[in-house]
Amino acid sequence: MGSALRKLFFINDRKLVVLRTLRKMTPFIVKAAPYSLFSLLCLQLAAAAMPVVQLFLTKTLIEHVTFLLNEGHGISRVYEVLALQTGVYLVGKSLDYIERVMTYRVQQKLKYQVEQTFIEKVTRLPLIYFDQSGFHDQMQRASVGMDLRGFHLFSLMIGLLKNGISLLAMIGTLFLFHWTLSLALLLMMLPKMLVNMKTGHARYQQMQMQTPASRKMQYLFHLLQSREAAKEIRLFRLTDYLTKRWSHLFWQTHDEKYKLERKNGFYLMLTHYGDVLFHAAIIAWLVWIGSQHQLTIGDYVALTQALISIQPMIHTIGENIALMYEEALFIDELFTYLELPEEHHAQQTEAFPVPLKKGIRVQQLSFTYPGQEQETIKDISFTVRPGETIAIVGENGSGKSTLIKCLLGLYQTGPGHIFYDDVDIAHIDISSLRSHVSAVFQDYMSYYLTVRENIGFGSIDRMGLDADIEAAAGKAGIDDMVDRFEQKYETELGPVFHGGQELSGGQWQKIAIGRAYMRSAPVMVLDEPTAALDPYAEEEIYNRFAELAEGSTTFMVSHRLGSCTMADRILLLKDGSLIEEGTHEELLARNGEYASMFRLQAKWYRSEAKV
Ligand SMILES: Nc1ncnc2c1ncn2[C@@H]1O[C@H](COP(=O)(O)OP(=O)(O)OP(=O)(O)O)[C@@H](O)[C@H]1O
Repeated sequence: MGSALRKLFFINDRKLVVLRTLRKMTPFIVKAAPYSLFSLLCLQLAAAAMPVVQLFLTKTLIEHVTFLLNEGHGISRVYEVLALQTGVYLVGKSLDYIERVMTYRVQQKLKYQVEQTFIEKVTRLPLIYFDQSGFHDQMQRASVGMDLRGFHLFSLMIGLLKNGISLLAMIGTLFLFHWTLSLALLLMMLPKMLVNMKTGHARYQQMQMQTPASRKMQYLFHLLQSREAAKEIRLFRLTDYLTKRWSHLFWQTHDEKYKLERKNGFYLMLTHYGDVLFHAAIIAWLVWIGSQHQLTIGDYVALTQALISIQPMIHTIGENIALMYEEALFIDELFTYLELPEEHHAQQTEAFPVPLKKGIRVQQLSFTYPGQEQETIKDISFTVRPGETIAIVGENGSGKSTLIKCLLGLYQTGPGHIFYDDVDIAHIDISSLRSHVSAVFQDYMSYYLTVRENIGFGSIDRMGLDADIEAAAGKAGIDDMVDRFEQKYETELGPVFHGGQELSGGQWQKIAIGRAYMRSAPVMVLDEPTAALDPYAEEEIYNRFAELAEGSTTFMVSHRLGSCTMADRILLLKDGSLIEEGTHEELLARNGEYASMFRLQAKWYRSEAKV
């Protein structure tokens, strides 16, 4: 629509939201259920003709009955019309049934289509998004718009079409009787529509404002039921405190909603008053012209029936237009989310260089988390030869895990560069990069699925290969444990689902190590890989470290500085800067920060030895 036309009709971008979302939603709906949707449309159009046909048959029936009562014959015509009316009624009910069943199926298909797109999208978004509250708010709003709103928008539109056709036919009939009647009925629609549109917009604005509070409320609700928090909640007796916080947010948001609905309800009630008064006025007018002998009894009954059936039609049309607007505002949030820029960039076209010949070069790398003023990684430079094992150490919060995520390409860095051989990580194709790195994260995942899946996720293509799964389990030292399970690698893990086998923290960590070893990646990252392991398991992992790290360039983050002795080189971070770099012996000889941290830890082992 041209801007002059828009100005003329006072249409701003916000008001075009219905058209915009309909345009974007159409491919989803067409893809989900093209034939069913077309059939639904035809059914609705057929149903639209029903009220006018019924009106005509009622009028005919009354006239035949009047004739029969006055003249004493013509009963067969009455029965014919009655039979026809019953037939039309039965057809109408059958169409209702078919429409309900088809609607249900189309809804399911569309829900699947939208949810599938939603989850596919989330996996293509950069990891950094998940560190921003604004993204979680957007995701929450998108999920509000996700449910069945897309379908509702379309069914509202079809409903509008259906009711619009019926209404036009009715108004045409009334127009034949008196034009003022049809004009008045059209005007009746306006207040309800405006009130409903205002309500829809107010609800949407409220949802936007309340998103952070609603998310916090949901978080607390989930926390109170979660298995992970159950121990501490009981031990520290947090139930009352957390329940109070949840309850405060619940009533804060629900009181606001209540106020809004009370106000909306009041204005809607005023429009209903208007309807009732208008209806009474028209009946009074019909009675008056009836008293002037300008109406037959058939006309009178048909007109009052038309009025009775037009009222809900007008009500529904006004409501549908307003609801379409409300639904569109919510769906718009879903599309804002679906249009978020993804991880893949046009310049990321190069393949990961395998095998690494020159190694990894980190050049003046810096990284700042969104919304933070201070850099977390500050101007770091170092090089790693292919096959080297590098230990990254430093105090809590010094930036070790952040650096690891930059090296894995999970965060886009800047300024500075990371080169794999001579290829800038920023130019490496994401899937090529992902398939050549492997990691055990500090906060590794415990999947409540089978052992096979837990390990096989490390290389999904080889999940079905028993030999590979068993080899990875062997490297992680869990093969004996799995052999003791009745269902071996098909054992479900985690007690949350029926028959699930719970593991200890260390056993879960070994499973995560097994997952990392499923792929023979040229770059391997172990972020606190043995934090939960007992001394025997830790010893076993480190004893076999050379074998496990063979062929890979390995980065290992550990607070147990004893384990750094097996690294080729050590990087010491402090407040995001690289302050020391060298072999264990070199750093001890330098007598700097690393040496003092190492001696501090060694002291505890010496005093134990004295006992
Ligand atoms: N998502 C985030 N958004 C903002 N700041 C973050 C985020 N994640 C980490 N930080 C901050 O970055 C700094 C470095 O965190 P990082 O996790 O890299 O430290 P670390 O050296 O691995 O610590 P630890 O030894 O405790 O595991 C910390 O000050 C932390 O608060």
